Amino acid sequence: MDKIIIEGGNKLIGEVNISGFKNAALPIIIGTVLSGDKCRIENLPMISDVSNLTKIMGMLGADVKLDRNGILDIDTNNIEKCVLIDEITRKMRASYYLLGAGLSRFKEVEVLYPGGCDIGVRPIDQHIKGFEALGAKVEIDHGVIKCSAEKLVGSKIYLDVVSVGATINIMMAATMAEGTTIIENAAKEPHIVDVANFINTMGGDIRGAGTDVIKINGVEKLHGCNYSVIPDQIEAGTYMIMAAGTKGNLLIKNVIPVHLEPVTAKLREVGVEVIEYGDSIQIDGDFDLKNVNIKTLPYPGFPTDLQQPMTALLSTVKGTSIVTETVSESRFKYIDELKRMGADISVDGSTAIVKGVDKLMGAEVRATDLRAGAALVVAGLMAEGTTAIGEIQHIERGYEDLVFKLKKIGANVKKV
Ligand SMILES: CC(=O)N[C@H]1[C@@H](OP(=O)(O)OP(=O)(O)OC[C@H]2O[C@@H](n3ccc(=O)[nH]c3=O)[C@H](O)[C@@H]2O)O[C@H](CO)[C@@H](O)[C@@H]1O
Ligand SMILES: C=C(OP(=O)(O)O)C(=O)O
Repeated sequence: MDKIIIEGGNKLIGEVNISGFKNAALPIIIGTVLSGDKCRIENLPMISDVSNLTKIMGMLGADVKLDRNGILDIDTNNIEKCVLIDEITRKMRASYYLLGAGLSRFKEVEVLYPGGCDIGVRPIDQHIKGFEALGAKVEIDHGVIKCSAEKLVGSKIYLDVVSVGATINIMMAATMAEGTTIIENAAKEPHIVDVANFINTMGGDIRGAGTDVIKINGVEKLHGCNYSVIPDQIEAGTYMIMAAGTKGNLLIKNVIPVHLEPVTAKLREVGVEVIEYGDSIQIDGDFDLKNVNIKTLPYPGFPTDLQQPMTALLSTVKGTSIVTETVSESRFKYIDELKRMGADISVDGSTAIVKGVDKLMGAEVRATDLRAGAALVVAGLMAEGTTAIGEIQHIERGYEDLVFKLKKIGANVKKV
């Protein structure tokens, strides 16, 4: 089994380039189904979720060519139906977007219940509520989700919880429905806007993405397009935290600073210097850091996907920090791994009480999920001695060339 080995203690210094955003790239790749035409998608991250999804698109019948620079040429004209009962769809969460896209184009879709990070129950009741409101029939049978409709008709849908996945899936399903669909209490994450912009570039008519009310006017047909995915604010935030944790000085390039504001604000509160430029951010972490409290919230709140790396950083900050997780049901499993490295953290329900220790010590640990892996990398970079992180397939779902990028900025790290 592959491992990442880190000799801690080196400051991260230099420049790092941020890749395209996994959580925008995946629905956009699936969204090409809507066009039934040729699309070129650029700035895709070279991560296992993208390579697996390209395989899935090929299995459905699309012509796909993904080059090493993150450019995908895809023609979905040859897809005849959106039915795929194969374990490969369980390697990621985002395969559930086949439901919205398949329903919209073929009025019929069958896929397995999705996989993704083990961070709680992760229900899809809001996706189903949306599909049903548009006129679809939805059945779940032995882990297979089947949706079908005679026709889809626009409707008003109020989401009971703010859900990124349900917002995007309903947007996709409504794109070619008859009439207008309104999603209320929609998620506002930057990738919602990116997916809406992509669908509009294909001829869709979606308004209000980025606010909590999204209006989708159904169109008859979409066409192919060229589109470039936004940068990954979670990857960028992870490097910001790593630079802070190693007291480094890092220029993080190819980012949209406004997407990072919740992270920038929190790091400034911790005592890190953050300078925002047009499309890059400079981090100087060579200061005494202060304890802070964190509460995860839907965008523009502090992102749940950075709760784990941020908690790793706080584990060596003097004083007590309180971390409250309100988005994911169960996202503290990695804390037992941090404790193996000497962290003093106790968990009470959705709250972690982090008492800063003087230093972490390298240890043998395992990534329990994607961002748990990122948290352990942060911890390993800060720790004294050697950290060996196992189960790195989780990390490879979401971080392009992590070891290569880290080496270039001074980390003593290798994959074995
Ligand atoms: C591929 C992708 O984009 N993954 C992201 C997406 O996951 P995902 O789309 O699964 O997350 P959601 O935004 O849907 O989930 C937010 C909360 O709503 C709940 N919920 C969700 C749907 C539903 O039908 N019913 C329900 O109760 C979930 O259990 C969770 O507590 O957003 C999460 C929250 O920002 C991120 O952590 C993930 O990185
Ligand atoms: C939870 C995450 O991913 P996914 O939803 O793809 O499992 C994540 O990116 O942190």
